[in-house]
Amino acid sequence: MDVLEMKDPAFLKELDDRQLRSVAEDIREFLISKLSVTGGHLGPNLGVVELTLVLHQLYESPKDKFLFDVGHQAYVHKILTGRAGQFDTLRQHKGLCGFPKRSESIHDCWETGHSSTSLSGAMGMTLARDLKGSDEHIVPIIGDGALTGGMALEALNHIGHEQRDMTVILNDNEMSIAPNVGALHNMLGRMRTAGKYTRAKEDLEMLIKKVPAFGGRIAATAERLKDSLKYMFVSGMFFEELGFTYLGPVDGHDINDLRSNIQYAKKTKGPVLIHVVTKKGKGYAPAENDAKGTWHGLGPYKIESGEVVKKPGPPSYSGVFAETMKKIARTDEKLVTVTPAMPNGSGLDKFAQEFPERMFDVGIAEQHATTMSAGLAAQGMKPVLAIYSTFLQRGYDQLVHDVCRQNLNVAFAIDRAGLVGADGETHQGVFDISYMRHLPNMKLMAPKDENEFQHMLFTAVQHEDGPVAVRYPRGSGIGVEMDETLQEIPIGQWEVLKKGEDAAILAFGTMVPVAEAAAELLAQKGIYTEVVNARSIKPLDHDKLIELNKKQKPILTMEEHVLQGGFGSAVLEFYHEQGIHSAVVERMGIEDCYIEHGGVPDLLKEVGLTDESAAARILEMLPTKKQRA
Ligand SMILES: Cc1ncc(C[n+]2csc(CCOP(=O)(O)OP(=O)(O)O)c2C)c(N)n1
Ligand SMILES: CC(=O)[C@@H](O)[C@H](O)COP(=O)(O)O
Ligand SMILES: [Mg+2]
Repeated sequence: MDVLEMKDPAFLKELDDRQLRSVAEDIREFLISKLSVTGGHLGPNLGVVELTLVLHQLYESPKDKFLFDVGHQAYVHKILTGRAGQFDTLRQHKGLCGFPKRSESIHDCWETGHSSTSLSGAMGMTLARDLKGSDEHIVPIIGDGALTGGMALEALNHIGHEQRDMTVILNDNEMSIAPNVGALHNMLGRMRTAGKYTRAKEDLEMLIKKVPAFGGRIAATAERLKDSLKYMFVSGMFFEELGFTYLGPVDGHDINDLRSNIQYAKKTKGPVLIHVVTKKGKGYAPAENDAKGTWHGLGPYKIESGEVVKKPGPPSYSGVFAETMKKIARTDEKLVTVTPAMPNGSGLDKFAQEFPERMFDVGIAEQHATTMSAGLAAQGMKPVLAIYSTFLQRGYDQLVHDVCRQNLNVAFAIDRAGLVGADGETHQGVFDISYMRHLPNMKLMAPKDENEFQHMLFTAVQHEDGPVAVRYPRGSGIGVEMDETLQEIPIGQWEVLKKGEDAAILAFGTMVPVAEAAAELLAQKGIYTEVVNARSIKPLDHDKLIELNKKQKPILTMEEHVLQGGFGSAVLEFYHEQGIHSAVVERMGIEDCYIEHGGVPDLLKEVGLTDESAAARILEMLPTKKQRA
């Protein structure tokens, strides 16, 4: 069937299993072909083709609500709901979003991107349904990785308590991005191999019904026998103990098995959890045999060979991070690294090749990762928490309460800081300056390039007076010579890259090359602009700010971050606190809005963080006579 014809999922109700299997094949072929050009989350989506088909066949979306946890596995759902024709624009500027998007379709009832939110959202929708007296089904679909997120466990606890009708689909493919980790993962492994519990429970219930209850004694014994059966068949009936009816393990690629269990769940009162076992990357050998997690989310690839198209160029920041950690660890046995489920993306998988005993992947558990790092520091270790800017938002209270307040020596390697591009709104790392710089004891820096980055990391690890955060972008450096020996950078001291009498640009991190290019444009007009690598946001370089003001230079700050509470705000606050009201300061950054998906250059242009716009801003700030010169 031509996937482009799939406008409304209702068509699935007319299909028999053979036809459904044929549709599944067509969808797999479409995904493999389209994503070989656009890139995207191929592995997760190939794993949920049959599951998504049967869900849409048995439920009535959009009346019934599907909440896809993380949402990176919602491409099949998008195909079935009329968006196959947009896949050439997947994750591109103004194109199809890689996650559920309410503005895209009435079938997208819940937006995700960050992990482990589906169960809480579903509980809210369930309470609303019951309070309104409506009768829609609420169906969160959560992966085994997302289940390790603390929020998911908070929600399970409440859902089990409320005992309201809800069907949770646990999509267990044994993988997070990398192989999944943790005791929950091990428990699911035991459940996967324990065989069918559902039928044994039904057979026993049938038997109990047949046996005449002599005063209820036999029935009570049989009831206890049924309960002990659970433990015999399935180790640690975690979900049943939480008040769920547990169904599974179900073969997530067997349409019949899926259908019979989902139909059973629809008839069952109270919360049901269907443990669906799938294979990530199903139907495409390179993705199916992907032990590392390469095919979780990737760029373009060659279909025949499975070769991922790599762009040559400077080392990635994550790569420099890994190499620097190894360099330090070789002479500092106190260095230990932590990642919340992002070993590949952070580069710590490479660190672990040399120091397996000093890399801890805690699963999707940013709060735990942050406070555990505090615990490590409290006992004299030097923890480096590698965490994406957007995901550290999950650990804000732990940052305040456990790290900063106790002034513990935790180094935060804040990766994907700034615009990340294809992952869009939920992943842009554009709030971390605002949520960190106001915390007492916090220090915050960003490098102008990959060489300064390695020195900054070294500085953060060497620092012995509280937490230090180094924020750096997704992707590659700018291609500079890398020093052999690591050296400390004076925290709070900026670096003048270019002198100029007419104005000054204070650039932070990735904005430094943009500021230098703007200064070049202005020089062509006879305007000479000082360019400062404002590499430390907290503390600011107070002497430099005082000096700039004495020279009465108009100052433009530039940051790949929201303006509210960002670097520019810090400069304004400084002058105000010093009683200096003569400073002419303008700020360039991201306005008060969320930035959607797209290529970073397109997004930078959209938010006006370019050399031309910086040059234009400086021109506007100059006294008129200078402008006319
Ligand atoms: C709070 C948060 N931390 C980390 C991530 C990065 N991340 C995206 S998908 C994923 C793994 C999800 O595993 P699972 O839920 O099992 O889904 P699968 O890809 O296996 O289908 C992770 C860690 C995220 N999206 N949100
Ligand atoms: C869906 C999700 O959150 C992750 O897969 C994320 O997309 C990884 O981001 P990077 O590709 O920047 O590592
Ligand atoms: Mg998984």
